[in-house]
Amino acid sequence: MHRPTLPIEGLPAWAHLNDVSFHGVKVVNTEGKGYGVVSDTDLEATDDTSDAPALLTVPHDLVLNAAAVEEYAKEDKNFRQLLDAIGRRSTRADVLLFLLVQTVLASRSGHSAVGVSNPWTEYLKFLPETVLVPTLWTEDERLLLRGTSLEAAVDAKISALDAEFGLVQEKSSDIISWNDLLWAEGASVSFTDWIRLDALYRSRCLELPRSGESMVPCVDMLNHSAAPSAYYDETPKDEVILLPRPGTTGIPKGAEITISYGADKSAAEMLFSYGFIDPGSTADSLVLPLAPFPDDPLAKAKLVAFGEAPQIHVAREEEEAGNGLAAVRWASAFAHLMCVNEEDGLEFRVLQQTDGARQLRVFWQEEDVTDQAGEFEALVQTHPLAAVVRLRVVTVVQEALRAQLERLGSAVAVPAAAAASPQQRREDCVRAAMLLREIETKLLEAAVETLEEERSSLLTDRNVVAYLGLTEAAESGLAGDEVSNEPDDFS
Ligand SMILES: C[S@@+](CC[C@H](N)C(=O)[O-])C[C@H]1O[C@@H](n2cnc3c(N)ncnc32)[C@H](O)[C@@H]1O
Repeated sequence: MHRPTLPIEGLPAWAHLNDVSFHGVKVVNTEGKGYGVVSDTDLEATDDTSDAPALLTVPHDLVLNAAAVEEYAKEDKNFRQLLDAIGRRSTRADVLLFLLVQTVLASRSGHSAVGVSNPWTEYLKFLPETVLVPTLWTEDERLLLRGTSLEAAVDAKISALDAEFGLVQEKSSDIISWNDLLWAEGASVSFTDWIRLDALYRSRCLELPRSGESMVPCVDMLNHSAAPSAYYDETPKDEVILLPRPGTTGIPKGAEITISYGADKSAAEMLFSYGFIDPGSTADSLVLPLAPFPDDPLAKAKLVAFGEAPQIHVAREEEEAGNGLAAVRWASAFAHLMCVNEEDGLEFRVLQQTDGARQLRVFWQEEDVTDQAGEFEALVQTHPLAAVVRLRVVTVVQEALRAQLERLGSAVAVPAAAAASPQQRREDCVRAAMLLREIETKLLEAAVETLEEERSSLLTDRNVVAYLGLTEAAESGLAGDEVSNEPDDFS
């Protein structure tokens, strides 16, 4: 689908028409970051921003979120039909549907029997054509993510977008007027268009203190910085305003005004959502998927009872002032459930309820812990073999992180050697992927080391030594005189 664009020089006229006011700031093209907001005059330093004039004020009726889409549906009965058929699953899904319709309307101005134009129809024309988030990277560029925490996440996202697009296509095709507009008249909307809209939403939505997850025109022109000079807020009238940060030491004319997209986002999250990594302001953390043991007969029941995607979280703590040491923490609630079995006191029972429905219940040491399936780390604490279970968990997590490191290490050369046409990889994608690889390699190495320290310490624990001794004796008894020196298989 061709999305018409307008030069950014036209934005002040659109803003004037829609009661958006700029106060000493303007939107311009910035070096390497697309559009950005710069000061149009010397802005004075201020400690108290409560009486400072807002740099930007956006009326509430321009804020785009689930409530706004619902309002729009009241004015447009055709859109309401579409929203009834597909919408109301999440704010994101509703806004994406709205954006799809508005984009199609913008590309077919005046030729459609359905859809009502509104300020967003025109505003969308000011937005950049693409964002460098990995869902929009070429397959060749995505090879650069192999071994990073984004490898599985991006694949999963593309599959989810595919399913979502299929649903939109199927449900809207049943409505003749929408079938004509979206698919039949030149069959213009493609899967890539849907990925683009998702990327546009992800990279431009923000969390408003009162209105929640929303898109806000013009405020979405602000770039991110580790040392932001401004922040957004909502007034009692629900207008969205941009204010200088308290303590900002004046903003000279021409300087870029920035906000923070969130200080606790990891490099992978920044790349995934915004298409760039600012090493100065990313949390040193990552999240990896964790697969249950393939030969565990309880694996399926454990997954169902856990109820979430099993993961390992790794994060470097803030450096303690002065000592130069930043410890690495890890956590995996599923690994603790994964590492207990029937002989430890875990049991699954399928209970029939009074209405005939069957329900899976989890028992630990004869106690029903169905609601605590994610809390086995704590539940196991009082078990006589707590240290043994912990050793299994530490071993499992360490193995998973080692395997990831190996993939990360061996994959570095793969894309460069295997690429048929490396020159087609965009420089920004290569730079971001390499930075992510470097950040995640360092973090994984530190985590493996931390786990090794805990493992060594657990191997000297009295209960662990006794347990391993018994296991070894049992094994050597079964295997005749052979003595095993490999007490490390705790799976
Ligand atoms: C909310 S929009 C900001 C306006 C955007 N620059 C534009 O052209 O419309 C977010 C996008 O801006 C870009 N961006 C923001 N901050 C950046 C930064 N510090 N470095 C590089 N790109 C940045 C990224 O492409 C991001 O997805």
